[in-house]
Amino acid sequence: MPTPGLLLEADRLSCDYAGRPAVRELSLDLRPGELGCLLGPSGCGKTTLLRAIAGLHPPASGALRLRGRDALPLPPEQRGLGFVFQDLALFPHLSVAGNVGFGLHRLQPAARRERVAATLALLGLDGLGGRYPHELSGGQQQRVALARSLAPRPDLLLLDEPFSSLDADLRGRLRDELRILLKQLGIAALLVTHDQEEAFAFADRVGVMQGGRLLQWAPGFELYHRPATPFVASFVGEGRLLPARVAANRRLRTPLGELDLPAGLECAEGSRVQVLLRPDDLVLSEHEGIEAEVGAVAFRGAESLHTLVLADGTALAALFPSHQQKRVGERVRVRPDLAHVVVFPAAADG
Ligand SMILES: Nc1ncnc2c1ncn2[C@@H]1O[C@H](COP(=O)(O)OP(=O)(O)OP(=O)(O)O)[C@@H](O)[C@H]1O
Repeated sequence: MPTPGLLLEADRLSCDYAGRPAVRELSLDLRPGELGCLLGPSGCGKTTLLRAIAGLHPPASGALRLRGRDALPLPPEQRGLGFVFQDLALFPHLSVAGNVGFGLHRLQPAARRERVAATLALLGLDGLGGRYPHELSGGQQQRVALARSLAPRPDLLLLDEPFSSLDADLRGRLRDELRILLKQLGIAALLVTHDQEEAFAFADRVGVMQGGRLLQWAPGFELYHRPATPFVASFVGEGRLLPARVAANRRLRTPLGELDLPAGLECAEGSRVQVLLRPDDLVLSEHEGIEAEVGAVAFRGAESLHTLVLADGTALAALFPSHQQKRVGERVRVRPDLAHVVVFPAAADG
């Protein structure tokens, strides 16, 4: 059943290639104007899902609704979506204005010219309408591809790694500009990326996929601080899963000392669990805490990432301000300082 107010709803959508599953019973939704991002290792099914939403890959089962209506019977051009794929696919024989105006055949010539000019201006391409794609830089070509997809003013834009060919600086700038532009125009988007920083900077909600499944669909903050599974915990941000045992009075015994079991979580006394420890969950502490030896240091500018080895051989990652950077071999004392403790059942093999 459609949920009122949603722009996009995938409901237990599955896709395969000749019987080999690529997307498995995946459900997600986007509200009008909302920016979403799909993150996951190579081959987890991100592109296949995007293609299924675009109408380029028929799902094997499940439902897909756009603006509350069944979208599966509709061909791509009737789904009212814009898309930008990695390879851009600009028409080389058309000028920039020709490329941007390509999807606007329903408009009268004057309205079309006006829309092309307005869209070029939105993307900072004024004055370039007469050039051809090969006369543009990579960043400008990327802007033309975005302009072409935005010119018909779709309410949903699908983006498959659109910035991957650009250098880091340009990529960041274009991503931030696009976010502002989409928010101004009230256009929703679903972006596929490998890059967590890009996902967090761009999206209101991020989905983490593994093996065709969507493990969590939530704001970046929640993915980082309340990961739903050990895979999400280790895939998003850096972190280690520490072995721990549930002791009396809802205490957790870990290699770093005792912590409180989070409220609301029921674990039998004596059971074995894993506790998520992020590099920013450890603080230096001169007089208390546990002793560790610095195994490695990676300078990162404002902070330095330290690998710390405890007496029992447990290796941890810890982020300290770089003016407090330690030397390899130095002994330090650290204590955990966790805003909320994330606990998973112990791994089956451990
Ligand atoms: N045209 C195809 N024919 C057969 N199998 C395919 C085809 N395209 C993708 N696959 C398989 O489907 C699965 C999902 O692929 P998909 O491209 O959707 O993943 P992805 O998460 O987008 O990967 P990447 O991040 O590397 O682009 C993979 O196992 C892939 O090998």
